[in-house]
Amino acid sequence: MGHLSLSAVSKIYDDHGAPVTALSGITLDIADGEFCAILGHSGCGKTSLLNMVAGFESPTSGSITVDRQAVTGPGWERTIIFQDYALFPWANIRDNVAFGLEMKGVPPAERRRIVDHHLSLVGLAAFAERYPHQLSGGMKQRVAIARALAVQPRVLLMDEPFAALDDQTRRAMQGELTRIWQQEKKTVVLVTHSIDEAILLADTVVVLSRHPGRIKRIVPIGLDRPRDEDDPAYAVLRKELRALIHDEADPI
Ligand SMILES: Nc1ncnc2c1ncn2[C@@H]1O[C@H](COP(=O)(O)OP(=O)(O)OP(=O)(O)O)[C@@H](O)[C@H]1O
Repeated sequence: MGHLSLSAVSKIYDDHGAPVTALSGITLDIADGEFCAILGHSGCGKTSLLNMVAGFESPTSGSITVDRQAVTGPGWERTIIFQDYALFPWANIRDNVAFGLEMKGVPPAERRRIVDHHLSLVGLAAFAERYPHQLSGGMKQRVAIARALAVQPRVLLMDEPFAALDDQTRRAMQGELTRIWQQEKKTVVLVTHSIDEAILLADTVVVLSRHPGRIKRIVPIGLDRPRDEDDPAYAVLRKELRALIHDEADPI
């Protein structure tokens, strides 16, 4: 299960007494097992949206539910992966992945089994005893994915997870994420400003406008995976998304 629903969600920040409307009237249904990308320029409210789904922030108005249960704060059924990995530098890879399970009170033998499964899933079984500083950026992000999945969330949230990686590693990680998602079939919400990343990964791309952030268009991708950038249908989608995003660029 992992049906995520946002109903008329708005977020207004107080910037030293002046209201800043980051998001307005976001209504969105993401089905169980769907991979949804939220695409938009910097400042359109992508992170605000993800933080509200994660339960780090509350909507100013509207509601968010997972499987009809209201989101009122952080919870294990929703885990988040950040651009900067957010690994614990003092803990080895095994203990990083085990962290949530330990917090949940999962007994040690079961914990070990789950951690081993997830380290294999992300291709890091041989690195369990290493520490984060001994790993490359791509490997650190694999650890973060394993840690987020180990607690068996219903919804996996990703905030520009590959933005800090070089081009080649980013491409490899996008392929890895597709493979892992096809195996685990979680509901995923991925925030990105990359049109290609959205087309390569998602079932559905939600394009946000800005000032304030509103849903401009929901674009179903509908291409077989793994996706081929040379496919003419890919080029059509890229053109459509480019036009939608271009409209939102700040005038220079
Ligand atoms: N805590 C806050 N207080 C005041 N304004 C905020 C706060 N957080 C975000 N904002 C404003 O809300 C708007 C949306 O910000 P948000 O970070 O959600 O956008 P974003 O699309 O994720 O941007 P980026 O891609 O640059 O991370 C921006 O105008 C931002 O300045």
